[in-house]
Amino acid sequence: MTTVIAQGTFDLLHPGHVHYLSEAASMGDELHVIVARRDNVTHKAKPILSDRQRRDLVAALGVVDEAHLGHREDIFVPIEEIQPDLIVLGYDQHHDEAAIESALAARGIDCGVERASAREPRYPEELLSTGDIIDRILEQRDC
Ligand SMILES: Cc1cc2nc3c(=O)[nH]c(=O)nc-3n(C[C@H](O)[C@H](O)[C@H](O)COP(=O)(O)O)c2cc1C
Ligand SMILES: Nc1ncnc2c1ncn2[C@@H]1O[C@H](COP(=O)(O)OP(=O)(O)OP(=O)(O)O)[C@@H](O)[C@H]1O
Repeated sequence: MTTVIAQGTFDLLHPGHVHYLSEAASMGDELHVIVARRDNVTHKAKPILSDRQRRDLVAALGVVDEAHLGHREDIFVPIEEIQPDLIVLGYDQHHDEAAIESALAARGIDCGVERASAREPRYPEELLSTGDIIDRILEQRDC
């Protein structure tokens, strides 16, 4: 039984999210997703949807076994609880693989770290980024 963890903000779900989670699910038998808390999203604009709504939507996807809201202070607490075999980082996530590997080793967690692939648009109007969806909304509503 291989347990895999994926993580992210997942605001306004789009096909790029589905691609990442499907790929992460294909790397093991059970996929757990950690949904970042709003307060911990500091490297870009805060999510529009609440923590609970983002978690519930991710949990409703067929490839996801369990979706968890992340820990408020220490991102390694859910990992210690879930005890995954593999953490799959998104293709553009700012987290550094080597830094995560050494933090896991320091806590005695035996877990691999891999990076997922990117999904490119399949047709010109396909939007594969939450930021791009928000820009489109602002543009089309003349905000
Ligand atoms: C291994 C790992 C574990 C994480 N665990 C948590 C967590 O427990 N709580 C949380 O709020 N965010 C957690 N995050 C999310 C990050 O803190 C960050 O907010 C996240 O990468 C969201 O940005 P993104 O959607 O651009 O990837 C985790 C990220 C990684 C890589
Ligand atoms: N087009 C895509 N192809 C593959 N993975 C994606 C794609 N878009 C997002 N992801 C992955 O989904 C996870 C969550 O992404 P996130 O919530 O940051 O969405 P986003 O659309 O990239 O947001 P933003 O536009 O605000 O940067 C990340 O691991 C990210 O790499």
